[in-house]
Amino acid sequence: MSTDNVKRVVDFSLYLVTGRNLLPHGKSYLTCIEEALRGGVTVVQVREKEVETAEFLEIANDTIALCSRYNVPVIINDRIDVALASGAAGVHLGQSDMPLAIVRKLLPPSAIIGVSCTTREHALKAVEEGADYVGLGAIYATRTKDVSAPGSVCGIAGARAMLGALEGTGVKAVAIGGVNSKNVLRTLHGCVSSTGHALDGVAVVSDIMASPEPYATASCLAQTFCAWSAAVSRGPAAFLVKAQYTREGIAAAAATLVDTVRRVRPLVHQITNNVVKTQSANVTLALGGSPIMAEAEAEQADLARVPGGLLINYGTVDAIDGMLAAGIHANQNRKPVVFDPVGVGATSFRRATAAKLLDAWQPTVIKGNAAEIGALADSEEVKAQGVDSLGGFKDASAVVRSLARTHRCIVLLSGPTDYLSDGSTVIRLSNGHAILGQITGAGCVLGTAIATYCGAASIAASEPCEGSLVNGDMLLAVAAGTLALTIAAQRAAGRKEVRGPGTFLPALIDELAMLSPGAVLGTATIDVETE
Ligand SMILES: Cc1ncc(COP(=O)(O)OP(=O)(O)O)c(N)n1
Ligand SMILES: Cc1nc(C(=O)O)sc1CCOP(=O)(O)O
Repeated sequence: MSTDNVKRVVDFSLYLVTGRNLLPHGKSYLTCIEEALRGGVTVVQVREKEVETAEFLEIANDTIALCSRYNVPVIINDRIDVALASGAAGVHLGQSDMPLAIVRKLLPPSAIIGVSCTTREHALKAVEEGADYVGLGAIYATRTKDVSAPGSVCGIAGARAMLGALEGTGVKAVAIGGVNSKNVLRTLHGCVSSTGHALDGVAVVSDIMASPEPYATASCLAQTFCAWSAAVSRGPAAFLVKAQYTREGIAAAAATLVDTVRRVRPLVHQITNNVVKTQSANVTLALGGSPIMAEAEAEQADLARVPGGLLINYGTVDAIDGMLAAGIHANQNRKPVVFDPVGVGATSFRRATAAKLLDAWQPTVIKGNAAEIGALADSEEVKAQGVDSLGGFKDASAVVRSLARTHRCIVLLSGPTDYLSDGSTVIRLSNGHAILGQITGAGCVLGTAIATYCGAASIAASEPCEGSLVNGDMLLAVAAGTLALTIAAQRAAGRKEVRGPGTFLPALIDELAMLSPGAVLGTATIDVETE
């Protein structure tokens, strides 16, 4: 181990933890590591669980000799003696390994010491004890290590909480456990604290060690990290397209999107409740999209490859496996995901299901009524009655802004005035008609309209951004979808043949089909609040 007093600055962006048992047949350990180094691995941890000390030391020495040619530091898992004897850059400690304070005394001042953390308390303790970096995990289920004990998987939400505790401390953080080239962008995007503190890297074992092409896998992970960092460096709310929103600009964009939807005809994949399926498909068609209501888990990968939008409305809370798979595949294909957590505050089962879905995939938009948004925001202010809300928020703008920051997505609070935010700007839309409250599924078809517009906006986006989970300005798309539905509702309610909710519904479908950019421009009631 280097006896310098100066600690080297480590790039944690792509952290390879070794696992020789995972190597594909015919691939040698050092060949795999070298290919991974050429692909962009920036730190290597030697993790050996089943070897005697002499063999561990030999593997460590070989790994260090190879990595030094790429100027990449090597960390030793658990074993302080092996770290000292091999001259490795540092050690990685688990919660039940030797206490950090003692390890610090045993190792030279230049040693890099990392600690595994699963809870916020672990993270705070690691900071207090002077860790250089932490491994946050397990983020997802993994076959590489037994994480079946309760509390071993922290999930995206747990990692976010830990990152909040690390902000301003200088302690670096990597996410570990089930992270791979398919979910890395979603992981990086999701693991950002509500104040904007993000991961410094990702740690992977099987994705690289078991790959027949470690170079290609490491390159993909490294490039995704780079693209994401570039997107993040554009601002604290990097999940959004930073723009100065004005009333006129929003109305003009919404008007343009009316025609865009009809031109690009997005596939609007909906996993929605039984009460509103036909209605939702008709709304999609009337707007100019192409609906598909498909909920079997086995078909989600194929459907996600078709550009468009995905709506997950868990109204009757079935088809959960389909919902899990649909969102994961949509994220992998960078398709917008609109989540409508119907009645989330009504039962603990609904709350747990929402948490499970939100850990598995990243929503682009969360939409809900006051009770649903309140339940997700852990607010007691608005009570639920089944799937309906009783009352509203004193400061609705603050609620949507804060929830958007927590979940790194657009949040829409629907009601007589609709509030939507990307965590920074809040847009208030005041179109619509009271009769919407007399038909079933008015909120559900609003989700459909939003998924249709988000799908179209992502297809039509002129400036693809590789580091972002979705292309296009989703705040504008949500505003446009909301305006399309509420303005059509206003026009339908004003028709002379409409005498009540029964005659309103077909008139609404007609008005959606006839909606013109001019009607949106002339009718939209928009207010914008910037911070
Ligand atoms: C970067 C990183 N994070 C977490 C771990 C897990 O370490 P530990 O808790 O000591 O468990 P084992 O790896 O020893 O099974 C890690 N190794 N690296
Ligand atoms: C070594 C390790 N530590 C974990 C933790 O949660 O602390 S999960 C894990 C294994 C990660 O392997 P893979 O990238 O193959 O999922």
